[in-house]
Parts: sequence; structure tokens; C-alpha cells
Amino acid sequence: MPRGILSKQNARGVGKTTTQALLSPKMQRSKGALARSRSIDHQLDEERELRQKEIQLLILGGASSGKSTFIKQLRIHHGDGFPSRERATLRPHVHENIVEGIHTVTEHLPQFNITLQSPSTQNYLIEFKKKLPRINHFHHPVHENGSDGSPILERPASPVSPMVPRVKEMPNSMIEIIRDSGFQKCLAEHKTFERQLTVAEKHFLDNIERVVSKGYIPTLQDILYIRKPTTGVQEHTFHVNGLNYRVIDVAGQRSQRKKWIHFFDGVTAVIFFASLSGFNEALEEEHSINNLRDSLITFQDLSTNSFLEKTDFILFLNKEDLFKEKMQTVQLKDTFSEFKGENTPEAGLSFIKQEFMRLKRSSKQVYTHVTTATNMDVMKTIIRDVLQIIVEINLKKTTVF
Ligand SMILES: Nc1nc2c(ncn2[C@@H]2O[C@H](COP(=O)(O)OP(=O)(O)OP(=O)(O)O)[C@@H](O)[C@H]2O)c(=O)[nH]1
Ligand SMILES: [Mg+2]
Repeated sequence: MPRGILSKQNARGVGKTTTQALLSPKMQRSKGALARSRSIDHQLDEERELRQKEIQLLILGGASSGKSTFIKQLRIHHGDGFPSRERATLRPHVHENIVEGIHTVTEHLPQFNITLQSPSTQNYLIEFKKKLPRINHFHHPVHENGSDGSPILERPASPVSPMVPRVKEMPNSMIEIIRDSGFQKCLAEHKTFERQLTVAEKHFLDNIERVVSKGYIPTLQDILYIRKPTTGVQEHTFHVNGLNYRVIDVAGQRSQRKKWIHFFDGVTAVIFFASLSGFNEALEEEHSINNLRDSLITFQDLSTNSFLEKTDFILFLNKEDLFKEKMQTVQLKDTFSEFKGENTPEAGLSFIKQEFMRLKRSSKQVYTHVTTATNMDVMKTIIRDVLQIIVEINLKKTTVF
């Protein structure tokens, strides 16, 4: 009798009396056991099928390593692609980045002995600083935990500084400040700034007229450049080629990392982000710690963590664009004296890869990709390859008991 019919009949109690009357009590018991076992098999089959269709990815890595940018790429290539109504709501984040950028550049004016050229711009700057003081992301309130101590999943939109609407009141004075030849002279020195000008700040300062113009809607490229640190933990779902992906994006700051463990259970794969260009940078939240060394140690901790013992890792060595540029002028051995090679991007990259591989658990399977998370074309191909690997990992996981 087909398995489905037997369990259906039992569930409804149909045919019970007639069949049972013909069987001895022992046979009745064994028949019952068989039915139960088949029903369990059926349930297991269904569960396995469901698990095979639901993939859970945990995105980990230090602050600003590119985790959320990767999620944005998933949304662009396999999600809703940021409908224009939502893009408009991201405008304040762009403005927040510009405000920070103006502060970063003007704070460095004295260091280079530069002054803003026009007296009217100098006045604009005084007014700007009064109305729009710096926003310190690292003092944003951290979201509360659930009653069991686990972090509450947040909706993807993060809060915007209440100052930002004031940008609308002064677009012209901001344009004047940025256009000032003194400001531009200082901006040209940004690679030697003590407090780094972020990629987002540079991008939006370079596009100031466009992004403060009336009716401005951020483009996809603008969205990929927005710097908005993740607070709490955010969950995103994608449906690709008949599979459901549940992707968890966490906050990368050191103080937030103790929350990561709450999401280790049931993970199909961990995607770990490290910023290649961080080799000569300090952590945003802790200036005494080297960014890349922190990534290496964090990667080692995770890949040897007993809760993730059977979890495969995908390592994204990100910000390749910035790394290549930096290797033209900065010596890797200045911060990594262990590096004995020639100061080329290829030699540097190979050294960094080896460092990660040296620190992982020897049995751990790690798939490495070198990425530029802000590049839409490159990421389209990388995401395709990574999803293929993840499907294979998932098959391996769900068929082995
Ligand atoms: N040039 C360049 N910029 C990148 C790259 N990846 C990310 N960025 C930028 O780096 C900044 C930080 O990226 P996020 O994705 O917000 O970093 P995160 O890892 O989510 O950071 P937290 O949420 O603080 O943990 C953003 O402004 C991105 O546009 C890259 O490969 N190249
Ligand atoms: Mg983030």
C-alpha cells in the first residue's frame, strides 16, 4: 500500500475496525509500529526537503568591512532592486555622509596650514558647524535584547540623525564650502588624513551638486556607497532558483560581537568579510587596534569555534579596489613586518590569504573570494559563484546525518 494512503487512513481513523478485526494482536502491534515508522520517515523527508530549500547565511566581519554592501548587492541582483520610493527614503543617509565629510576635511585644514579662501565661505562654515555638528555613529543607542538575552532582529532601516533635515536648509552654503579652493586643496591631501575620509564621504563630496539638488533620488551606485553602520541584527530573505535564503547581517563593532553567537545555530554557511585595505588602518571604534589584524584574530576565533565546527566558511577579502590603489604608495611591511615580499598587490594579496589560511582550523573548509563589494558588475558574477557553492554546501549538509 502506498505510504501516503496508509497514514491518511490512520489519521482519519478510516478502515480501522475492518482491517484490525482480521489481524492477531501481535500483527496489529507490528502493523501500527510500521505505520508510525513510515509516518516518521515521511515527516523526515518533508523536513529534509524544507531544509534543503531554506538556506541560512550568517554574514560576519569587522565594522565597515562591507557586510551590508553585500546584502545591498543581493537585493540589486536577486531582490527588489530598491524601488524608487525606498531610494528616496535613503536620501538622509547620503546627507549624513556629506555632513561627516565636510567635518573630516575642514578639521584637517590647520594640519595642512590651509584656510578657506573666501570670507563668505568661512562664515558658511561657522554656521554649518553650529547647525550640523558631527554625528558619532559609535554612540548610537544599541538595540535592546530579547527576554532570553538574544538580540532582537531589527527592521532593515536604521535611524537617521535628527540634524540631517537641516541639510535642506543650507544646500547652497554647503556647495560653496566644498567648492572653495582651500577646501579642495585640503581634500586633495585626504590620503594622508589622520582621521580617514571614508569612501562614502569622498564619493558624495565629489557629487555634491547632484546629491543636494531638489528631487534628488539616490542611484544604485550611491546606495552602495552609503555608510550607515548596522546596529543590532538585521534579517533579509531572498528567493533564488527555488531556494529561500535567510541572510543575517550583524553589526561588526567589537562591542556588538558577543551577539553573533545567538545566530550560530542552524547556519548553512558563514560569510566572513575582511577589508584588505585595512592593513594600515585602525579600527573605527578602537584606534589602537589594526583593522586587518583584528579581522585575522576574529576569523581565527570563529573558524575554531566549537559551535561552528561543522560550518563551512566563505571568506570575502573585500575592498580590493582600495587595496590595489594603496599598495602603490603604502608599504605592507610597515604594519605587517612578517611580509617579506615585493610591495605589489599580487604579493600582498597572496600573503594576506596565507595568513587567513594559517589561522583557520586545519579541517575547516574555507572558500576565498577577492571582492569589491561596491562594484555591481563584479559582484553579479561573484554572487552567482558563491550561491552555487552555498547550494553545494547545503546539499552536503542536508543529505549527511
Ligand atoms: N571602495 C570600496 N568601498 C567599499 C567596499 N565595500 C564596502 N565599501 C564601503 O565601505 C563602507 C562600509 O560598508 P558596510 O557594508 O556598511 O560595512 P559593514 O561591514 O556592514 O559595517 P557595520 O555595519 O558597521 O558592521 C560603505 O561606505 C561601503 O560603500 C569595496 O569593496 N570598495
Ligand atoms: Mg553593516
